[in-house]
Amino acid sequence: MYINDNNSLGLLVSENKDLYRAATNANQYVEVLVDFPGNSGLFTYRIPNQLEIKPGDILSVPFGSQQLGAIAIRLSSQPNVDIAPEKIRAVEDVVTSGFFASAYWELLNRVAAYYYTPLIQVIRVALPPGLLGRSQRRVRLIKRQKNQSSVPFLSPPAQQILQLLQDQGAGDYSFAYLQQKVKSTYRGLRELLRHGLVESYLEPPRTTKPKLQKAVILIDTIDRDLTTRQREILDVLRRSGGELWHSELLQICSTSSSTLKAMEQKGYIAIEEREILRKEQAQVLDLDIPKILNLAQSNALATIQKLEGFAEVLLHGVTGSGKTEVYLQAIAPLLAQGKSALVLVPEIGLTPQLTDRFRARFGNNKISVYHSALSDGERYDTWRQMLTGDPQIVIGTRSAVFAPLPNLGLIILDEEHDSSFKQDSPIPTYHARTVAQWRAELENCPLVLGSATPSLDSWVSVNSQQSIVNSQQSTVNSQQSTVHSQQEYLENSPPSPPSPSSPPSPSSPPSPPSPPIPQSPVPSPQSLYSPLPERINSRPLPPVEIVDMRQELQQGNRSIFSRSLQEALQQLQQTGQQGILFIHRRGHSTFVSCRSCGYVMECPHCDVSLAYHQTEEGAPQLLRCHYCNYVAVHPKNCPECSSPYLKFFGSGTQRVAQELSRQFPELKYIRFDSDTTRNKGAHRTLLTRFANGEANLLVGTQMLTKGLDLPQVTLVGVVAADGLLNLSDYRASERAFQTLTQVAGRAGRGDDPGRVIMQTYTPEHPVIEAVRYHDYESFVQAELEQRQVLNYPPYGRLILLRLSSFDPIQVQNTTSAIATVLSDNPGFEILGPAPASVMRVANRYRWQILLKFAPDALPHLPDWEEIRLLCPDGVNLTIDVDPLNIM
Ligand SMILES: Nc1ncnc2c1ncn2[C@@H]1O[C@H](COP(=O)(O)OP(=O)(O)OP(=O)(O)O)[C@@H](O)[C@H]1O
Ligand SMILES: [Zn+2]
Ligand SMILES: [Zn+2]
Repeated sequence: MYINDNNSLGLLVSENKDLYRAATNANQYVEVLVDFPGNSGLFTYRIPNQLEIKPGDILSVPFGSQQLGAIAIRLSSQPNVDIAPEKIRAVEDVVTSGFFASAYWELLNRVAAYYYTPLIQVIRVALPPGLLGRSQRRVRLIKRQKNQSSVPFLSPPAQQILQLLQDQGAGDYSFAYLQQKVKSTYRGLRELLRHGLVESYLEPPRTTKPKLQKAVILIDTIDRDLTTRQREILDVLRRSGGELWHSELLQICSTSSSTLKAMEQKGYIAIEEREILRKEQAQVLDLDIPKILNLAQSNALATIQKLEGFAEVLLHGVTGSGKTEVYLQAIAPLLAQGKSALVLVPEIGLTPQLTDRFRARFGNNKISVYHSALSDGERYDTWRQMLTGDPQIVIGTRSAVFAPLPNLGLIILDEEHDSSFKQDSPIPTYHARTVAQWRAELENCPLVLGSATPSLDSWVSVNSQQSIVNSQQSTVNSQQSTVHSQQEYLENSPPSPPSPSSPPSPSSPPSPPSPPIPQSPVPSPQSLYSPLPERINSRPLPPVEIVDMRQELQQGNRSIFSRSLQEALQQLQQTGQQGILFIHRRGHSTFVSCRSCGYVMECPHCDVSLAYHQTEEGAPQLLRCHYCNYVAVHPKNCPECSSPYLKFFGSGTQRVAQELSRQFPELKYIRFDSDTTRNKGAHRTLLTRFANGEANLLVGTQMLTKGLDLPQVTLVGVVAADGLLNLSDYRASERAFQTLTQVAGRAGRGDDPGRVIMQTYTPEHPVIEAVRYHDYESFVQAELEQRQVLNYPPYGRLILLRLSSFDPIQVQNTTSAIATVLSDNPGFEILGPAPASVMRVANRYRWQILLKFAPDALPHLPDWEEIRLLCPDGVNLTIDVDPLNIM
């Protein structure tokens, strides 16, 4: 995708003809995706003689009574529809040519095929919101040509258009307007385009208008008729590199707009509206210089830098081992080579700290942050900043895997084990790691997966290529792993997904393309293992003390804090040190029930209990549904028996916070959870306050576990590890191990040693044991054995069909019907149909079917379009490929 629009208003696309197979004359038809809500199918259009169309072009096509944006998918010599060729409508025009670079286009196609998602839905994830949908085609004068002396001979329509544009101040009209005013607009426009007098572009979505500012550009320095004053101004402009903001120049030269205007009229300067890109504003940080790497870090860096082209490196570094420093140093030389890097992180919560580190190293203007919490305008501008092709670093959450960076030199997935890289809904239900693997392959660049607790998938993926590497002795050996040649890889790599078939016509109802059988998600590239087995400065990992809460109770301690944790908290207060208190999940199990009759307050729309919420003492007591966000005021009396003993149970963040206030009134704490970090910038503010020592304790949920680097934290407390252990899902242990290890890893990262106190009712649980001894490998080995026996990922593959409907009977019947049809297909195991663990959410009843099969022996999967046909209107079917969240 190469867009050179540094100083233009919209998306102006330079043609890059080599990217696509040139259209041959035999191809008289094109199948297109139309950006129109609810239309995900392909439509066939005729290609008028004068147009040359290539896949990936953005077109404008007639659709009903409208003109819509569309994307050319593929060309054909035969109309793929059952209607008379003369009835097939013609493409109106090519709006932008070569919009998608071929590797990028292929990536989108692969995602669509693998996740059984219509291509247009994938395109919607990749493009900033509403780019196509609300875009409008416009035409404008090319400014520099304004004063051109030799105007070529033009036909009357071309002259008329030119005249209209020249008469209008900005020289810019919508195509629709020109069409109303001038006959044979197409012909005239094409002529003007050919002579380079005008350009055609897509107007940005209305909500995301570029922000403009006037700039002054030096055109001519040869003094013809300048006054002394004007001469001075010209000199200032020249010394500033020939360009300054209008306001700056006025200020520097203490001059007036009219002076500049006069100079513009004499042809010495041009005054233009320039776009200023809206980017997340960041404070200026002190520049940070590269640290001297320790041996393991140097080895890791060498491993990455030795790579040429596509390869995968698993950077397995214990918490606090300095992975980020390796990323920074791996990226630095790339920027110098004019390449860009993509850094994917799980959640916004940890981005401020990470982006600060990158900004401090590389400077603000090299870094863009891209995530869904940006405003549409910021998202749009950041996206365009990427398209400039300037070497840069994009840091973002999962959807940033589609960041349209040309010339990508490296992709990094930090905390690669984190399940927020997977999208559960809406479709495509992609995993950013899988997409990153494809992207690295297609762009031929390395992919670094970093984690202290690698996902079993990544672990198995590197180890399947080399004998299990023993992290104790492999610091140096790791680079000698099996190296597969690029050629060998290419021969083994899955064929690229063919373009979609089953084309509907503009008149017939479209059906989404039926993709081929998916290939195994993980290609087998050159996979390398690079361990960082020690913390920086050989600091020890913190000792983990396990407290058996059953014994606490037996010995008369009814507090949610064990005596050990109470002492430690007391100590914090005395020594002024800092700690983190981890609670599993916001408001988890803080249900409200009647102590007289046992009645439980439930959400009227979902089959879950309501959670108790009170933001501060004295604030209204609310009950909230965590599924649909239903809110009710806490009733005084039980709705069932009118008893006044309607109280909440459990240990959510609030409960813990209130208990802290009660037991340790002096202890200052900051709550860090999704209730307190809802506002933009809240993460940063709270963390800064904590880092500045405004509180002793940071109390929060999952958000705390990810990549926080606070050297002054010496204590980590886990209030109840059990909530994590007892989830009914095959990945529960893996997730629990990862979360607990990560949270423990926040302690003792600075000069003072750390300690971890983990409270649980099941101290004998193997996960607790593994966390206690920081023993990743034994845990993984035991866990993998179980997965293998049961044929769960990473050994088997899963596809989850999620069905939902307002009608409980209909969805259940549909699910059974689908299961029956599926059972005719040999080669996979069917689990279910079963109701989802929370059966009703926002009044929709949810059922599911899980398909399990061996990845090496791909079964003949059903034709999903036929399966979809089994769903009556009110039943929604989502196909979740490689689901992580099965409950
Ligand atoms: N070579 C080095 N010399 C000195 N300090 C270093 C070096 N490398 C990293 N550090 C510092 O060590 C600390 C921990 O590093 P970092 O946060 O990168 O670890 P990490 O492996 O990403 O940890 P986690 O996985 O727990 O988030 C940081 O404060 C970092 O600045
Ligand atoms: Zn009651
Ligand atoms: Zn609800």
